Amino acid sequence: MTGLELSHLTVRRGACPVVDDVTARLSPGDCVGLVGPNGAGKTTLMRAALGLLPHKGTSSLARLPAPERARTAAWLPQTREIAWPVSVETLVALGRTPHLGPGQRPGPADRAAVDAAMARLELGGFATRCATELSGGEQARVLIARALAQEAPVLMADEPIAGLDPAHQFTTMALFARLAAEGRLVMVSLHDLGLAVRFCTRLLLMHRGRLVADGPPRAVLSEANLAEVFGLRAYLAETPDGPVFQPLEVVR
Ligand SMILES: Nc1ncnc2c1ncn2[C@@H]1O[C@H](COP(=O)(O)OP(=O)(O)OP(=O)(O)O)[C@@H](O)[C@H]1O
Repeated sequence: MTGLELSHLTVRRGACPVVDDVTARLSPGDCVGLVGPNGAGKTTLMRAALGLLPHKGTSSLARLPAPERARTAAWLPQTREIAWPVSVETLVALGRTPHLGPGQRPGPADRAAVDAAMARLELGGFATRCATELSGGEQARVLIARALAQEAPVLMADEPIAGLDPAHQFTTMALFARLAAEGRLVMVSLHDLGLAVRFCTRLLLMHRGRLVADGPPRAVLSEANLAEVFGLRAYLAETPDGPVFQPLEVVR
């Protein structure tokens, strides 16, 4: 089973470390929420972990040869750019590229993976629509489907629910939690701490490039961490409907 091991991962921009000596071992089955204020280093950490940025220290993913890495990790970047006016189905099928040899055409297994990914994102009715003509939130769901079609054991997503309507934010996080429960490692950065505490099995809290807390969501979102890192006082309680989180005031 594939996890992710980061050891003393450090990324410098000029003299300044924007990811500073991060060590963590993430396992299959974990739905890891990467949280922290704007500029904390979340995107930089994920890109370095994927081997997309020069770094010091090590990442087990970054060390893989590129073709193997593409079959191991699916990456949903924050910028959702769809470059060509292709159909939704065609775009989602691009997720199968790492599984195809040179010149090889997609087969029944590829077709099944594409159909399953589209069904999971409720995109059945969009198959023949032009991807560039969809709304921003619809495009986000198409790109998530492309990542799922890749059927990689590791899924890393940078703010995948930003810009989605509340119901789709909820269903997308529920889907990520299910994918993790099925045995994948899911790592997702997000600013919605309510959805993070509800759906993530573990939170990594970043502040000024450093990993300042790592553990169960309720423990990481302690009163002290919320005040120190986010400058917030918040209501966080277990209810019969699950955990509920609501910021109450800014305390800095
Ligand atoms: N190409 C770059 N050159 C210089 N500094 C950069 C570059 N990219 C990011 N940074 C800086 O690195 C720091 C971390 O940025 P990063 O995008 O990783 O933060 P983040 O936690 O993902 O933030 P957000 O929640 O706003 O997306 C920020 O201070 C940012 O300004």
